[in-house]
Amino acid sequence: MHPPSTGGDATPLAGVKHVILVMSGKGGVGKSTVATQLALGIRAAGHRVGILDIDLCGPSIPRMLGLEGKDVHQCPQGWVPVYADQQQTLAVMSIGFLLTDRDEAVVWRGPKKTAMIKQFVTDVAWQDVDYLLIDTPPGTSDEHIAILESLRQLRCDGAVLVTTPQNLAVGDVRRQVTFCRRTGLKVLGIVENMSGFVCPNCSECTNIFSSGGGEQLSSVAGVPFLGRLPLEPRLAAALDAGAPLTEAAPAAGPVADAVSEIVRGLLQTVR
Ligand SMILES: Nc1ncnc2c1ncn2[C@@H]1O[C@H](COP(=O)(O)OP(=O)(O)OP(=O)(O)O)[C@@H](O)[C@H]1O
Ligand code: SF4
Repeated sequence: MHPPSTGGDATPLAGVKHVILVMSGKGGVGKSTVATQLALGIRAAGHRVGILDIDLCGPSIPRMLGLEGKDVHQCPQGWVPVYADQQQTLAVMSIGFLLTDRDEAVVWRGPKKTAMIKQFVTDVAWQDVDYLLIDTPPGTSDEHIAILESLRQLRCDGAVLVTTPQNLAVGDVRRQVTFCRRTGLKVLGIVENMSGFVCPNCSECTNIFSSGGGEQLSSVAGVPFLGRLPLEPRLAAALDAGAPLTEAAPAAGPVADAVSEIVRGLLQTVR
């Protein structure tokens, strides 16, 4: 790993207006995909966006945005995030930029993870970020406690919870809602991912799992339902390959429609 920062001398998150956590009850439901799509959708709505990837054991944001192998630099205020575009409207910070060995963070114990996350909150020199999305690991772990403790004195608008339509995943989100209530974290809404499959030939969207679980949970739990993101094989291929932003953020089609609806609802809540 790169040498630790000497510590930023600015107020933590000074350049950030809004902070949104992206959480999921279990792994593999597409939390990082949703975080990426939310970031690209909010950017398309004309805002400057940051993504802080605190999934220390499985950082996937650099790969999804084609930024693998990029380096972060130091400035007097701390770490300079990596920009995904020339206009510098999408800034990214991830453990993936700091580790020389990708497996290193996997063996870290709780206190080392906590220290790293605190450093991420205090030492990144975000510049004019309207919305900072924090991609968290699945479940409720050391990383969640650490980020909430670090943000307590600062500001956090709340959390977006990601689920898939099956009952099992929805049950995990129910536990996430309880976690948010206990820790005083506002639930901004639920996103149901992989909700229907977009046919690569005709773009028809067909439900393959039972559907509506996320919506039912949101009404039972009294939290907003932000929308559904379909399973789109071209999106998976683009994100897995680290394709250019134009492919990671389709301009039209079922994914584009879903993302703009979800973002519209989210930005009405957080402004
Ligand atoms: N809506 C979608 N359309 C197509 N592929 C998707 C979609 N959502 C997720 N995927 C694919 O599923 C896989 C897992 O997604 P992702 O890494 O976002 O999940 P995660 O919940 O963040 O995982 P982890 O638990 O490892 O943090 C990836 O290969 C991703 O491309
Ligand atoms: S029309 Fe139906 S079967 Fe034909 S390509 Fe589209 S989804 Fe597949």
